[in-house]
Amino acid sequence: MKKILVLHTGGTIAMSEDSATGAVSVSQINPLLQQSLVLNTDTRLQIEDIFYLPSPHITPEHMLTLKNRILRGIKEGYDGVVITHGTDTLEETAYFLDITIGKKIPIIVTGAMRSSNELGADGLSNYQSAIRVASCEEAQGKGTLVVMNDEIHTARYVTKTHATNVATFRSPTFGPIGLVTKHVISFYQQLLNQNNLDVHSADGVIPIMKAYAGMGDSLNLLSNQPIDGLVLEALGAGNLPPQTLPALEKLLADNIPIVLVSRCFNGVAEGVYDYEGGGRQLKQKGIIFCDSLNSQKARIKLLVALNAQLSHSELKQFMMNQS
Ligand SMILES: NC(=O)C[C@H](N)C(=O)O
Repeated sequence: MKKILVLHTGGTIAMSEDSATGAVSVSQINPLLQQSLVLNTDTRLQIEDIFYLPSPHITPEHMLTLKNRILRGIKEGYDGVVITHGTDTLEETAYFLDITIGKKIPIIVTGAMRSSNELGADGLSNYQSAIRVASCEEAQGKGTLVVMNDEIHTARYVTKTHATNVATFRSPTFGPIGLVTKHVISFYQQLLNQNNLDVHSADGVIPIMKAYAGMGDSLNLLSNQPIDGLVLEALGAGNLPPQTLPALEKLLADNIPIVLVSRCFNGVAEGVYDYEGGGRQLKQKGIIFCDSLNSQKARIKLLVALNAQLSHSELKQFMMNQS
């Protein structure tokens, strides 16, 4: 028999729609607690309503609370964990759990794009699929996965790509690693090894700045507030307008880690171009290229690295490693 720890955190999956106004909001009681699932009788669920929040209200503090509950759950002997979560920041929570807990236990994160009483509500079926994946042998050793719309994605690569469509979660460049069908759970890709790093805090000011044509010296705005790190969503293969350089050089001189990803939906950033602001020169200046993460996940990774008190060279190594 599989013992699964279910942690509900809120989000649309736990909300309902007011049929008169169309407004979607949290209901008195989490609707997932009132609906019945079709499950293998060999699965026992321990269900906890750990938060009841829309996911834009989720912070790294909440992620830390989830992580600590899961680590306790491992000691309590659970075989897997299912987390229901709002979809807006689901990928950040999933990635945080992936890099802090690693592959100790399957952690399956799911949500819904339509609230519980809307036509075509997807919550219950996503929830059921997540429990099936958490209970299956093949999910062991794969870390945190996101199960939505019959697909299985890694926490590392998955991202929300559509504001409202139920097929919103995608893994650009790499694709899903598995499928949930009526009778089976199938995995089709082998995963990279990854480094994980447990932390006991998740503090720090780490803004994300997106590059755009004509951004000029707008990074100077950062000089008004002390920051602990910076994530840049650079252009193309990892380039920036030259007017951004003085602000970046000042931050580097102050030993503030600057991590760069591409703002492109597919592909990875690398130091190729040797012109002012080109990726090759940015890399030579000490900007850390973070391979194949999007900016919101690079930010979570940098937050974890800073809270683990890594030295500058360890931090660089950790950020550049494919985990
Ligand atoms: N579909 C959703 O769950 C979106 C909602 N705004 C949330 O993230 O809580």
